[in-house]
Amino acid sequence: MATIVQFENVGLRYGTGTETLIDLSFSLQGGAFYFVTGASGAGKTSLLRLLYLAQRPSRGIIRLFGEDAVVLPRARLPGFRRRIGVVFQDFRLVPHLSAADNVALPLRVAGMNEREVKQSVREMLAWVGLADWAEARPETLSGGEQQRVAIARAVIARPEVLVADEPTGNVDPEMADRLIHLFDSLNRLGTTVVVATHDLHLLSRIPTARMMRLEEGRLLDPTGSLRHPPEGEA
Ligand SMILES: Nc1ncnc2c1ncn2[C@@H]1O[C@H](COP(=O)(O)OP(=O)(O)OP(=O)(O)O)[C@@H](O)[C@H]1O
Repeated sequence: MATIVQFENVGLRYGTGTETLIDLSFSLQGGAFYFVTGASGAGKTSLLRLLYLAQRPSRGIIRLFGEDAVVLPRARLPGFRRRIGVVFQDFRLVPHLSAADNVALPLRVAGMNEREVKQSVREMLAWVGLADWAEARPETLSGGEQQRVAIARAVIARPEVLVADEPTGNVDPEMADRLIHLFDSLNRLGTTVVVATHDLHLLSRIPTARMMRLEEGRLLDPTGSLRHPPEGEA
């Protein structure tokens, strides 16, 4: 597996307060599945925001897909962001667009022709089990359905990495299992998946996942495996 993300002594401070993230050094291997865990306030969301380039660190080095992401010129950010799909706890669908039009957004932004957009959206909605809900507005869908639309939107442009922040926080346990199954299927197709969660039950659903445990802004990595991937995987 290739290293696709590398953090070296990364720190993040909001305003003039103390550091929220402290000395993060780790690498993520392409094709692996990671869980980010830790108590509320430990810094999970902040870490993910650095990963999907919504936030720049206060110090340290972040390399993404082999390039220095901290000094990346603004003009190149959209190109990088397209390689990373993001899913949020609160779905963040566009309320006045149908499920199909929400899922189509990344392809339309990328300028794909309408015939291909429609075909891809149809396949994607079928994959998440919502083939019959293409024309539904988000407000008419349950939380689990909205999250499946959001997942379809996040992955329709085939990102290399999928980042999900508490994706099961607003759905019932049965739906949480279904969602994690979708992430697992994507991962098996080669997408690197990073899921932040409080839900310890989810962790057992992906036995091969690697754990990134945050405690008060520091990453616990007692075996060093996040810094130095197991032999043969570097
Ligand atoms: N934009 C911000 N400005 C100032 N402080 C912030 C900001 N975002 C987060 N923080 C602070 O940083 C710390 C870590 O927050 P973060 O949301 O990253 O943790 P978390 O582990 O995701 O928590 P939760 O599980 O409750 O979502 C908290 O003390 C929070 O108040």
